Amino acid sequence: MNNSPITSSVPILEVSQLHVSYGTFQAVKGISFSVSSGEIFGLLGPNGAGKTSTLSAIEGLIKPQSGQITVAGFSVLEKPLYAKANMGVQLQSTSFQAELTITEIIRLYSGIYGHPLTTAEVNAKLEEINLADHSKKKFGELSGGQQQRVSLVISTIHDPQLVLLDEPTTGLDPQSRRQLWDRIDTIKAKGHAVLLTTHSMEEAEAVCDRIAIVDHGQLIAIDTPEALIAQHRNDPDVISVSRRGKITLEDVFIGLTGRAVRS
Ligand SMILES: Nc1ncnc2c1ncn2[C@@H]1O[C@H](COP(=O)(O)OP(=O)(O)OP(=O)(O)O)[C@@H](O)[C@H]1O
Repeated sequence: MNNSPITSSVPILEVSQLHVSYGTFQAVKGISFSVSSGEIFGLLGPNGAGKTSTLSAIEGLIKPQSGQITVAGFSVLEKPLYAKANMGVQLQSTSFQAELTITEIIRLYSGIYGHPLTTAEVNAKLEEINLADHSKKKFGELSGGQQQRVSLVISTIHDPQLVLLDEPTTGLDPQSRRQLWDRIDTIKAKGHAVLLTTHSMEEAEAVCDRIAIVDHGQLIAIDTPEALIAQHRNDPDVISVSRRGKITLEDVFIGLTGRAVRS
């Protein structure tokens, strides 16, 4: 799925020397990377590495201590409305009103995003995510995976150039996960960019064109999954954690970040 070439190298997202602190605790310590048009970029890291903090700074939810972030050329700090108009964020299911039907929710958010949808367009969106039969169900009555599908469709209503997905497939069954990967590929095919976080190395290998591994708030590796495996396949730390003789991305990840479970 990640074999197609990156068609263009126009940077949609640029993060430069990002520092995020909570009080005196430094969660992100000078992270820099860019994501290009038509690229699916994965941010990987152990629990507490600083992935969500990085995403939150890009989304403008937290103010970085220092650093620059631009989305489609607009500074998130100086032109937040322009930057936000060019990004789609998959909201957590708890962000939605459980008592509204999914039709009402999609209609509501399409208005909020400034792209009001007609009834036919809302129905088409529900068809797309195989929930047309549930159009009158309340959001709170959907399963976790169904709620996640609604959330993704809402995040892309305004056809943003950058889509941010924080662990988008957690809790999804294999069918729903494949469907979400297909939807991510569709976003890529339009020349848009996707930044996602995941703890699934299988997902990173299957979906991402490039990945960055973050640990203790710092970026410790960045490349294509294939190149990372090739670069580290002979590292003793990587070989020592490999389980079946074949070096995987997970072996490289654990080799680079260590076996210790994070607090
Ligand atoms: N609001 C906050 N106040 C204080 N510390 C915070 C806050 N949010 C995050 N942190 C801390 O910052 C660090 C980075 O957290 P962050 O949520 O960015 O990690 P993550 O890589 O997304 O982890 P996970 O994989 O567990 O979701 C952690 O040590 C966390 O405890």
